[in-house]
Amino acid sequence: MLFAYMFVDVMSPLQSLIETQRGWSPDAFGYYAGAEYILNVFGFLILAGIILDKMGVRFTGTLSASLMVAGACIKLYAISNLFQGTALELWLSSWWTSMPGSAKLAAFGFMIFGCGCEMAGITVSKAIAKWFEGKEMALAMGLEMAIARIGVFAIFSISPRLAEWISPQDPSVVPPVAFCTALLFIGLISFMVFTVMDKKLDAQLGAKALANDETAEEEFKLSDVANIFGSRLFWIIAMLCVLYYSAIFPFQRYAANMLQCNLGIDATTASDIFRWFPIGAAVLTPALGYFLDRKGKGATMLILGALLMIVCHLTFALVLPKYPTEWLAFSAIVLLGISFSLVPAALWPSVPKIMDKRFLGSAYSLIFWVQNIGLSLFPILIGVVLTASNPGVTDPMKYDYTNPMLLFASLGVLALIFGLWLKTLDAKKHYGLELPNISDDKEEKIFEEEGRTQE
Ligand SMILES: NCCCC[C@H](N)C(=O)NCC(=O)O
Repeated sequence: MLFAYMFVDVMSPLQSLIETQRGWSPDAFGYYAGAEYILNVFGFLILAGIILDKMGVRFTGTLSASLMVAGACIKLYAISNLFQGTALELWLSSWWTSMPGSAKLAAFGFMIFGCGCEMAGITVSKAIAKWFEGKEMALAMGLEMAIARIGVFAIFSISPRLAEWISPQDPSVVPPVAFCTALLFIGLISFMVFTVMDKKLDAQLGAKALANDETAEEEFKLSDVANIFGSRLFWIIAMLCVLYYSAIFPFQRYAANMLQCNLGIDATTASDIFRWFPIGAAVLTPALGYFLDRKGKGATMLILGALLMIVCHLTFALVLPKYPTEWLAFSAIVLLGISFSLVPAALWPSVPKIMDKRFLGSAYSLIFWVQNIGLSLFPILIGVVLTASNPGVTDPMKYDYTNPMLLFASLGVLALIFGLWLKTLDAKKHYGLELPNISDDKEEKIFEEEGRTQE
């Protein structure tokens, strides 16, 4: 997941460079960014859930990592000089001319990659559930997300520097994308090593018992989909998820350019400010997972996270253009990082509390599916709003980001409403969203199992 998240954002700090180098307008960049989720939205993610439940973690993980490598190679070719001037490039550039041929092929590669990435996401969640069953699952999920966030931090630091690495006078998007493609290949090999370990775990647990468990509890059935879609709680969680994440991941794509435009700084300085967003989340998410395991307050964390996000996006929309200082941008970025720890740390471990255990695998895959609809549409919408709000602006350093940022803030307001609704329902119906995952006697048991005594 570390390398996957690095690949997702490798181009984010290079928006102005790809615009100058390959002629991608903001909406072409938006279409390219949204492409990651298109095939998932058109049903691949549901299929991925079926494949995962039928074929298991090892097969699905290897397949998803291979898809990521294949998609990355296509994207690398699309943005490289090798592709320029080929018959395919000329043909792709000849229709829908506002989207250059390189952007179309890169978007296609990103679609394949996106299938692998989301499939890997549900596979990793299932693998964590398997490896940490009855233990500190929220902490384990928090650590997994923290590692992914470190990837985003790393790529925002490395990408602009790699772009200038070969030729500082003539930077190029190719070295950073090539670097991340190589990392994905290493990721595939790492997953193959994990499959050997996972086989050993199965042998220890008794493969037969495990297989029976999986079939009994997690097999994807069409009737489960109907049950999940009929659940009001599923929709509240899914809406909160799609609204919140649509104001985070698409924002991440435009953040560096937004900071450049507001502060008049170069891409490297903008990335150096923005990279504290994922690193803040990386530090705090496992800590909050630990807190949630022991103290609870999941619904409150969701509300607080949405509130912080609204404050930050409003700051970027209304305050930063008037007071363009790096410390203000930095403070808002750090605050957004705190928000991005609160919501994921509380959201994903809350799902098992409100969904029947039998539906859990399908529930995660369907929440990802709803989320992917937002993640595919919002980068496009933001690109369109940005272009429409800046008629005649051709310099990628001169965009006015007020309207896109207000749109992100309004998503936060809607997410907050769903968070409040969830907390109210929880107070009435006692789903246990505010309760800890590990009760005192469970905790004692873990300590006993580990051969320690609790004071
Ligand atoms: N491709 C990056 C987006 C990942 C979306 C994924 N479905 C997800 O929600 N992951 C959990 C997280 O908090 O990153």
